Amino acid sequence: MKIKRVDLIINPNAGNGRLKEQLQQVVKTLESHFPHVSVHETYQPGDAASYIEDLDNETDLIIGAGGDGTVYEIINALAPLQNRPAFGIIPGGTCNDFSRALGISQNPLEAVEQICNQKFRAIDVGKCNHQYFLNFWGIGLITEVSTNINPRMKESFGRLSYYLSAIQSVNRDRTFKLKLESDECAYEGNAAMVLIGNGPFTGGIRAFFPESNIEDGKLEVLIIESNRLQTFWDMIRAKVMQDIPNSEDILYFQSDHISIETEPNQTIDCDGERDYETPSTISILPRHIQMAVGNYPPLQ
Ligand SMILES: Nc1ncnc2c1ncn2[C@@H]1O[C@H](COP(=O)(O)OP(=O)(O)OP(=O)(O)O)[C@@H](O)[C@H]1O
Repeated sequence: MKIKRVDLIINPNAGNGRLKEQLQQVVKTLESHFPHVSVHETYQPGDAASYIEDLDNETDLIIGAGGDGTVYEIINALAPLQNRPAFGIIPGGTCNDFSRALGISQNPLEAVEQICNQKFRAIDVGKCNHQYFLNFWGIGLITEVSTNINPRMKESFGRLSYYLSAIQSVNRDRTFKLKLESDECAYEGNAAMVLIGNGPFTGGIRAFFPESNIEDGKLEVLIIESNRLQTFWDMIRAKVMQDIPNSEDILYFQSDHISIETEPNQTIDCDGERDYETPSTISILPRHIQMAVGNYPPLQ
């Protein structure tokens, strides 16, 4: 792949403005490797998608500098395109989950150097109805976790705030009726959470799908039937022992096509964004986009 034109889309507010301080150095590094570099700052949600539309396929590489919200907006603008430019991430938010999956450094200046090395891999992209995701799709407990985090909590505790919020949310009896169908598994009954993963990181750590492979054309599916604290300890123990959770409340399998109905309809959390509700059909687009990788695959 010959990269001539690079477009950097930066959310200057991501990570409380930390990224903006490094912008000059980032651009300098890019300009020393690529002949044409343009910078687009976002001012509000939706700007990243508009910039990509305006580029009209006239670019070879889009670099998204920001948090998981910026990455989500960019993948949703790129994935439907016929001729997709490559995509690189400079992490600038709290968790930066997919950049971790790509082995990209959490230091923006190191990340830009890695992108300049031009090591690309064709990466799977998840699709749910008309939405795309790189990292995960979830309903139930996971949406409560992200709803309960307020900006002050995030500022004080960073990544840990996700897990503090999770602990607050378990043991509340909030299950729903779930009908899930796939070639590999069918399930009808109560559930507290369904999590469908592409990337191995959630909330900055390898929490639910530690072994997930982003090039295998498969999604990892996890159904948790009850909100019991014991179930979550079982999961954590399984992670430590590096095996599949062995609990009567947990169902785990891989699939490339899953359909989900719930009663009542559930808010969907897609890579941290909560814009839609079930029912949903979720699938994987194998090796759909070229992405810049660093130390890939990332170490355990
Ligand atoms: N200049 C801006 N001001 C306010 N919001 C913006 C701006 N640019 C983009 N946004 C929107 O802000 C949302 C959050 O941004 P992003 O995830 O990049 O940063 P963050 O919130 O610091 O990261 P994290 O969620 O990982 O903590 C995104 O949906 C994005 O579209």
